[in-house]
Amino acid sequence: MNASPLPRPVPARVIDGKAVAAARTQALAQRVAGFRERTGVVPGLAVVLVGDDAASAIYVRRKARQCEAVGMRSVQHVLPGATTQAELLALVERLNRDPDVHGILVQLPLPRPLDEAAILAAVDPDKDVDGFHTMNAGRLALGRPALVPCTPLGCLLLLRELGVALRGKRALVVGRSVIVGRPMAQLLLMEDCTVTIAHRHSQDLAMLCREADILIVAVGIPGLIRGDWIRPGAVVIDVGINRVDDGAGGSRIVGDVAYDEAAHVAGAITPVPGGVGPMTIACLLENTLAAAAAIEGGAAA
Ligand SMILES: NC(=O)C1=CN([C@@H]2O[C@H](COP(=O)(O)OP(=O)(O)OC[C@H]3O[C@@H](n4cnc5c(N)ncnc54)[C@H](OP(=O)(O)O)[C@@H]3O)[C@@H](O)[C@H]2O)C=CC1
Ligand SMILES: Nc1nc(=O)c2c([nH]1)NC[C@@H]1CN(c3ccc(C(=O)N[C@@H](CCC(=O)O)C(=O)O)cc3)C=[N+]21
Repeated sequence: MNASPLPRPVPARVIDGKAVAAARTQALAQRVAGFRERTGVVPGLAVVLVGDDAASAIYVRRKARQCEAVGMRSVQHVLPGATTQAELLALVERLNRDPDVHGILVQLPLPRPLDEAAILAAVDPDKDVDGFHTMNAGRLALGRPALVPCTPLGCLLLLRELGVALRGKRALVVGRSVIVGRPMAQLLLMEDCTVTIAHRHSQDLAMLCREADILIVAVGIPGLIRGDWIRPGAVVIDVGINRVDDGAGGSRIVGDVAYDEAAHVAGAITPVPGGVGPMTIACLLENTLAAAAAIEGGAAA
């Protein structure tokens, strides 16, 4: 017998989000310099952090540092965990009126009992660099996007970077949050993908995954998506950020996809860390320049 050999699994292309983000950030610094020269305006981002969550504090500092590195101004407002709704609203309204502030980001989740939806609704839609305001979510849903949420935008830019044609492809978005899943689905629809959205109640998630040419996972469960759920050659974008025990008394960050399994089946895959996360921050900075340009009436390019 002379059985033909099974095709050897080809290792997936690893999508280096960190490198793509770094290149975009470098290009952005040039654009910011040009904008400052033309308008005399320094784009300003205000980041609001309520409470003392250590991970959020590190992340907010990272944003501020990168903001300054590209020549924009960044102001941080760190409020105590016991801040009231009225106090937080008053700060947002002050930032809405502040001509030096072009972008406002209220770090989520907010501690209880603060009303997240009411706070997000209070942000001036023109300064809403997270793209979470109803006005911006609505514009995106109508296919006329203005400020687009940073994480899904970062995922789309990574797909574009790969150079794969999106038109007509079957895309599955696992997760339907306002921050990631829903806007991600809207963006893929605008790219002419055939979009499916899965969530907690979806039946036979494995089968849905196996049909997807493009698989975007934003759930928050480490290793939820197994290697044999992935369509051979599919593009896998792992948004999940989960801190897990590293078995040596410490911890490490992993995504929602069982990476080692998936990397033998997928055509391309984002690592965690170093995939979507850095793109989120790069897009936040780009949104801030875009907001400043729209407010000041100058071109962002
Ligand atoms: N890399 C980055 O830049 C960012 C990473 N993240 C990370 O992405 C992940 C998701 O974040 P976020 O969208 O804010 O999370 P949310 O908790 O807001 O949403 C999670 C979604 O996953 C769905 N879900 C939960 N369990 C299952 C399941 N077993 N099967 C299918 N779907 C399920 C939920 O469904 P239902 O709606 O039915 O409850 C929900 O829609 C987290 O790990 C987060 O840390 C988030 C933002 C940015
Ligand atoms: N208003 C608001 N807007 C947000 O965009 C927002 C938010 N609130 N709350 C929290 C989530 C989470 N999020 C991340 C952004 C970057 C990384 C990131 O840079 N990750 C790196 C480092 C990971 C690590 O080592 O900690 C990486 O994946 O390589 C992660 C997570 C934005 N969020």
